[in-house]
Amino acid sequence: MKIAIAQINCTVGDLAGNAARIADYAQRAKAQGADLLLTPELGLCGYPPEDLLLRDGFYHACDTVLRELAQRVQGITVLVGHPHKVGKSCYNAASVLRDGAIVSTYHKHSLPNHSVFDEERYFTHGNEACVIEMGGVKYGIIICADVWHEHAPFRAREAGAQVLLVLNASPYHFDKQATRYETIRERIGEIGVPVIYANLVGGQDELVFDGASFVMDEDGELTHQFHAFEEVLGFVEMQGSKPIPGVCENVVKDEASIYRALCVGVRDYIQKNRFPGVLLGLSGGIDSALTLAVAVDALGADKVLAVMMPSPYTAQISIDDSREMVKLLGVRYEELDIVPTFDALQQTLAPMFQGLPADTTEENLQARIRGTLLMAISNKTGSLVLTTGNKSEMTVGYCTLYGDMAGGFAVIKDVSKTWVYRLARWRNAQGHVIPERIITRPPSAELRPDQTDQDSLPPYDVLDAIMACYVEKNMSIPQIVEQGYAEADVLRVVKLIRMAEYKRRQAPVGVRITDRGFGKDWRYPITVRYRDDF
Ligand SMILES: Nc1ncnc2c1ncn2[C@@H]1O[C@H](COP(=O)(O)OP(=O)(O)OC[C@H]2O[C@@H]([n+]3cccc(C(=O)O)c3)[C@H](O)[C@@H]2O)[C@@H](O)[C@H]1O
Ligand SMILES: Nc1ncnc2c1ncn2[C@@H]1O[C@H](COP(=O)(O)OP(=O)(O)OP(=O)(O)O)[C@@H](O)[C@H]1O
Ligand SMILES: NC(=O)CC[C@H](N)C(=O)O
Repeated sequence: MKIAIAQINCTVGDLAGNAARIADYAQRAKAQGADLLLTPELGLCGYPPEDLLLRDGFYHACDTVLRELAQRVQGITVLVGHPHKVGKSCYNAASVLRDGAIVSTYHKHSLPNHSVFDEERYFTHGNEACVIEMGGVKYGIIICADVWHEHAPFRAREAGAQVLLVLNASPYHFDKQATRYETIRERIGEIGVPVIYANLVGGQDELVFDGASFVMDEDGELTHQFHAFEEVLGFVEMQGSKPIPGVCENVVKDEASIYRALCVGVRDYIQKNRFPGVLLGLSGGIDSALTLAVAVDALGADKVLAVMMPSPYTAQISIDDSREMVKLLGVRYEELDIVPTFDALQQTLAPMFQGLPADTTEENLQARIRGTLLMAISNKTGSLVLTTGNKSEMTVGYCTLYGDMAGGFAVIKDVSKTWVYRLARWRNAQGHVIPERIITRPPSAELRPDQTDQDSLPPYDVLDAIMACYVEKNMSIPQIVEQGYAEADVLRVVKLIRMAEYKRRQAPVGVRITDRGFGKDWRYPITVRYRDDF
């Protein structure tokens, strides 16, 4: 018995395209002698389809495409994930396709409804096991969160399963694979059967699915590990109910995994939404430099335009370093002087602002001129503007609405400043693309003379640590102070977090790489009287 895993990149709503991809993998798996093909959770419609699942027409379309796909499946058994409506109940389902027919259908038991998941909003819980027999061995079929809880695996075991086949759409966040190993080992410890785990790969709005499908035997030992962040057709030879150890690739970790996630997130957002290319403002600072490197690695230099827009406060080294970086990467580059526009706007406003001191108003004007120019180029060329704000800035609101926040996709919005530096250094170690001075000079918004970020913010190592405690670990203020941070710093950061909610709500979507990003899994009210920072 040979089992194939289709670790495929599905596109939400592309029912015909996803079905064609599954049929192609089934054909290739059959040609290489596989008896069964395991595909990802909701692979037919892509994951997560969100409120498409509230539309009857969507279920009908999925049913039609599933039946057509079943007819194309001959000489191999294929497990396909799809939404399934029975009467008034909607299920997250997996069907067994064989010899032109749908021979059985499983309904997911455990519906995740935390962090980025909303499955209770759409689906009814299944309660039955689904076991198929092949080559004298009974295979239990379950779906993703099912294997994170006891119920469904126990039901499958009770129904005679000797091996679990798991269809997954498990999104990436930093170190997620270690958590998956731990969770699945715990399940195997309870039920004592091998687990064959097939995961989705690719980007879908803020989510990136890393693939990294794997197999563990009945003792929880890894027998197969497939690559992360790329499509894979993997094979697992079985001897009875035991997987025979096979391919064990290294899964990328640490900086490499975050960098790959950012690249896949950008690539799939741009390609799946059919943009011809991207552009961004290149300032000579670290954030736009890292964003540019990711964009080029994700899309190729020919798809990327960098625009330097000097103001009266732009240092010559910022221009020199930008010129050097675009040469290193071979991307198209323009310089647009914003001084005349800045002067013109200030002149227009002068009668109203007479006698008032210069403040953030003038700083924001510069950011907004740049945003306006980038959006104009986007409109004219059809390319999408990448914004360059990092998570530390998104945390405290250190960014300008309709200024540097103007754009379509926020590449590093879940990457703290500390990690921006780590990723920049890591990328340069793979091949020098970011001029060293961009990494070593103190960060500055260059919106007034001699400005540095530390004029208005606590040092980034302190800010990032407090942010991680409060945002990512949900810790209270006393708990954070206990970790050794000054109470004044903690109170200041928490207040800034609360006050920046309205900005985050207007920020573009961007890649989630932590287990709590500022997207689907951060839902705070903007209008709020509750305070924990006093
Ligand atoms: N609750 C709420 N709901 C809706 N809107 C709300 C609001 N509270 C304020 N506002 C409005 O928001 C506006 C203020 O926000 P905004 O105009 O963005 O400006 P603001 O936050 O006042 O200033 C931007 C800050 O970001 C810094 N910055 C800017 C650009 C780049 C960088 C960098 O280094 O990357 C840093 C800059 O130095 C300054 O400290 C006002 O119009 C105000 O009325
Ligand atoms: N002179 C400039 N030319 C082009 N774009 C700029 C310029 N200055 C700022 N920007 C754009 O606005 C964003 C915000 O930059 P700013 O310099 O204010 O702060 P930052 O967060 O330190 O970013 P960076 O590290 O990229 O400089 C930049 O990443 C860049 O996209
Ligand atoms: N799609 C799901 O059911 C995901 C569940 C699980 N918590 C995971 O991230 O892998």
